[in-house]
Amino acid sequence: MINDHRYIEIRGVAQRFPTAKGDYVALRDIDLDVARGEFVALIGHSGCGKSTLLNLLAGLTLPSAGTLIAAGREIGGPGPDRAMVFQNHSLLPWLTCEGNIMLAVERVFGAQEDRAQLKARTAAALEKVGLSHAAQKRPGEISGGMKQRVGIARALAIEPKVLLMDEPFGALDALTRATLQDELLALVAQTGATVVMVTHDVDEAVLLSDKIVMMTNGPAATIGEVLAVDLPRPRDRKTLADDPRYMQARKAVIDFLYTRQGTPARQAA
Ligand SMILES: Nc1ncnc2c1ncn2[C@@H]1O[C@H](COP(=O)(O)OP(=O)(O)OP(=O)(O)O)[C@@H](O)[C@H]1O
Repeated sequence: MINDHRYIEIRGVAQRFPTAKGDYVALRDIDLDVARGEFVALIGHSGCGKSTLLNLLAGLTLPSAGTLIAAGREIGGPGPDRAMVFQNHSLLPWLTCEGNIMLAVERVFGAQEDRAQLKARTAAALEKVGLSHAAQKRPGEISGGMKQRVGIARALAIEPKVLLMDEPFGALDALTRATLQDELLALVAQTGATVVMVTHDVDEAVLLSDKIVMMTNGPAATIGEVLAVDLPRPRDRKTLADDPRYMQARKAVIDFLYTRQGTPARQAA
């Protein structure tokens, strides 16, 4: 049965990787619930295991211990109920924007829909991210921001229950990044998607999230604290900049990251 309050349920998850020097414990004792329609940011210092946790949710890897459940089913591998957006867009360079999205759409809906329906889904996804005009262009012919938009369109086109994003805007300049954050806010409001997003950016986490999951430093990283971001939606970055609740949330994350966790380098010293 699907529980909306525990749409994603992570229980007692640990992840170890075999290395030449023995097992490396990347994650331990991860317990987390994500409600349906919730936007969760994972934040923490480099190497603390954010991508490792996202890969577990994507089903790209399986945990060494514990269980992960999404929409009532244990995650045992990748599936169309969960779509991933990567930092480096991961588009196929020889296909057009339309072709890249169509490939994913065909894989998920190809068995039950005809070509016209698949094309209509692809066109709708491109339109959602404002890229109808670039449908016939190849990734090498468009900007970094546009490539990330295509990646987001491709993920949304398969109508996933859960959208997983691994630093989707990390490689973009500040202005493009802000534009894409605003677009993502609007898309998430429109689709009611459940999102788990890895980010290094405190402002991005506060602007977008309902909940910020702050991770301790590795090795054997775990969840240090979960901050509920109590800001009304729709959110507008200009108004929020002066909102004391925004400042407070921002300060809480910065305190966690830089005072309580320090930097990994400083801890090691
Ligand atoms: N396949 C693997 N084999 C061995 N160690 C691994 C493997 N994958 C990840 N690790 C280690 O696990 C730890 C967590 O890695 P992960 O990529 O999840 O961190 P992260 O928080 O996403 O880092 P960043 O913010 O720099 O992207 C790191 O120390 C990394 O070296």
